[in-house]
Formats: sequence, structure tokens, C-alpha cells
Amino acid sequence: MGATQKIWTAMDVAASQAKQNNSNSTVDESIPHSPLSVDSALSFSVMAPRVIELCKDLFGKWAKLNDSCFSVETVSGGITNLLLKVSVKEENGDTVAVTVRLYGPNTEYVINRERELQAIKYLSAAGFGAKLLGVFGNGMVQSFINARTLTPSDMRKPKLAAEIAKQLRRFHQVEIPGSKEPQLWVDIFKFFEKASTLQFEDIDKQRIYEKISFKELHKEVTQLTELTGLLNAPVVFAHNDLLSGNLMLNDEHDKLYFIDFEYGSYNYRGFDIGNHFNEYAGYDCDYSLYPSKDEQHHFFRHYLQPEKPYEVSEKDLEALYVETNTFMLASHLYWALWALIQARMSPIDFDYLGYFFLRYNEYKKQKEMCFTLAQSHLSGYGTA
Ligand SMILES: Nc1ncnc2c1ncn2[C@@H]1O[C@H](COP(=O)(O)OP(=O)(O)OP(=O)(O)O)[C@@H](O)[C@H]1O
Repeated sequence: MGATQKIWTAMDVAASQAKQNNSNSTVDESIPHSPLSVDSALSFSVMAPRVIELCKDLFGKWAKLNDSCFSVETVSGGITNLLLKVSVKEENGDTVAVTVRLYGPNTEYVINRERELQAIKYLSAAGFGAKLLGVFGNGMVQSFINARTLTPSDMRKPKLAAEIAKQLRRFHQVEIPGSKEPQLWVDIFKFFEKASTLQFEDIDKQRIYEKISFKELHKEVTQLTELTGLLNAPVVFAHNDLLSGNLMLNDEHDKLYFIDFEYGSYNYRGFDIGNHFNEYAGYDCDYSLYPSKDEQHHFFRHYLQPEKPYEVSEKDLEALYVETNTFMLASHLYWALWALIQARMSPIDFDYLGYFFLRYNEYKKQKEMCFTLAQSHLSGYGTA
């Protein structure tokens, strides 16, 4: 969904097993670590010298530089992650820029950082995102990406949509060690457990919350689990949060970057694509902006056969259309339940309860059409 605070169910990544299975020799295991932490709640003027000290501790070549060779600025952030840019004038006169990400307090219990770091190593070795340069007590240092963040309307531009599709295909081909079990329903049922037993101190929020029928919601989740189970859908390593804020473009070099792998996991390919299409709605959640069938086909052609997009068969296009638009419903349920938990847990001032209703109502609006589409496809009739 892309709001700042992220809720993550602590799924077992089997890190030790992952290390044993580690067969990708291109992964750099020599990433520097520092035990230092920098409190993200400090004022900027107190924090900046500590960030410089941290950089010196992590990277030996900077240890002897005078502090005046460093400049620190804020890229983005609030109470959760704080992203800083550190520019360093090196001895040879070159200036190098890195990002320093400080995890906010309490994020470690909602985000599985070990799993995120594991994925970053492999994804960055495959050329995705910023390069991981160092890890410290409460954050990480990555390369600074010289690019602009996309807007929702950028994502549907045919040239960019084709590039996103092509890169998503490559992303889905990356192999990350560890369990390959799709996490979608594991997450959704864990979210459901938590979301259905909340208590709000705020009376108004409690009243709104009590209007939700968890019996009905549970039925919806179960029905959709059963339906998607019939699709025999491919499982891939998915980004799971491919919204415009997580896509960056260097216009000069025509280079597109996927960033922010906090939600990455093995998951259904259709979920990743359907979730991305839901993000065409933008920050105002205007679902009338969901891509048309033609726009989806354009994306699928470049996803399925980037080298020969116009040779993709109608049959393959239709199958991926059905898969994506069935899992698109799951994306609504996933973020709806996530928002309920956020409404209770997040310190961020955002109308998460309102967001629950936006996503759940859109699910209900689309349900019949998507179920009919999937059922007729499964029964062999397909659609016109
Ligand atoms: N390595 C980088 N280089 C340059 N800019 C970056 C880099 N990583 C992130 N950004 C910028 O910072 C913004 C926030 O980054 P990111 O999504 O990773 O942080 P976040 O704290 O997880 O935010 P959110 O929760 O809103 O997704 C991005 O939209 C992008 O504009």
C-alpha cells in the first residue's frame, strides 16, 4: 500500500536454512557491519554528526576524512523509516553519495528485517534496487539512486508500462534461498486473526470498527482462497508493493529502478501484477483508473515475451488476464486487513479505518465480475 508504517507478520524465513542453501556465488557476503545505532528521534543537528561517525565506522576509506567532507540531508521520512542522503568528498576529489536508512522505533516487530536483508542481497546482486553497502544496529546504507520517483499516471504510459512489465518478469526470475511457499494466504489469515480482535481506546474508532462483520470478511477470504486455489497460479519471488513510490526512473539514461523490498516474498505472480494494477488508482484511491483490458494486455505482452511482445497468443493473454484479475481481489483484502491493524498500531496520523473501507468496498464492487470471469475460464468457456 505504501504508507510509511508497515505491518509484517513475522513469518519464519528459515534464515539458517537459507544460508545453507545459498548457492548464488554473485552475492556479496562481505558487506560491512557496524554495531552502532543512530536514534531517528534525535534532532537533525545532533543526528548528522552521529551519521557521519557511523559512515566512518562502516567504511574504512572514509575513517580519516575530516567531518567537513561529509554533508547530510533528509530524503524522506517520518516516524518510521528515516532516509538520509550522505554526500562524501573523497580524498581524490570525487563526491560519492549514499543513503542511510534508519529504522524507526518498533518497526522490527512488524517487519522481518532479516528476511528483507536476505532478499536485498540477492535482488541487488541481480541488479535490482539500490546496492546494499553496509548494515548497522538500526538500519542500512545503500547506494544513492539518481532518479525521480514515478507518479501513478507515469505507470500507465505505454513505454513505461512495457519497461515495468519487462523488469517485473526479470524480478520474478530471481531465486532467493529459503522457503518457496507462497505467503499470500498465510499473511492474510494472520492479518485476519489480529484484525478481528482489536480494541480501540478512541471511542469513535471503536464504533466504526464494530460495524465490520468479521464473519462476512472471513467468508470472503475463504471463498477467494478456494477460487484462486483452482487457478494453478505460478509462484515467484514477488515485490508485493509495486506502487509508483517504489519505482524510480533516471530519464537521462532511461533506467528504471524497483526499490523498497520490505514486503518481498515468494507469492503468486498474479498477486504482484494485480496489486500493481490496483496502484494505478494512486494515492486518492480512484479505482476508475484501474487499467483497461487493452492496457493490461499491453503489460502482459511485455511481461510474457519482452523480446516478441506481439507474438503472445490470445490464449496466454486471456489466461494471465483471469489470473491477475482474480488475485487483484486478494490485494484488496490484504491491504484492507493490513489497514485495520495499522489503525490500531501505527503512530502515524492517517485514516487507516477509512482506508480499510475503501479497499473492502472496492473488493465487493469487483467481486462478482472477477468471480464470474474466473469461473467461466475454469469451466472452459472463457470470455470474449
Ligand atoms: N536508494 C535511494 N536513492 C535515492 N532515493 C531513494 C532511495 N531509496 C528511496 N528513495 C526515495 O525515498 C522514497 C521513500 O523510499 P522507501 O519507499 O524505500 O522508504 P519507506 O520508508 O519504506 O517509505 P514508504 O513506507 O512510504 O514506502 C522513495 O519514494 C524515493 O523517492
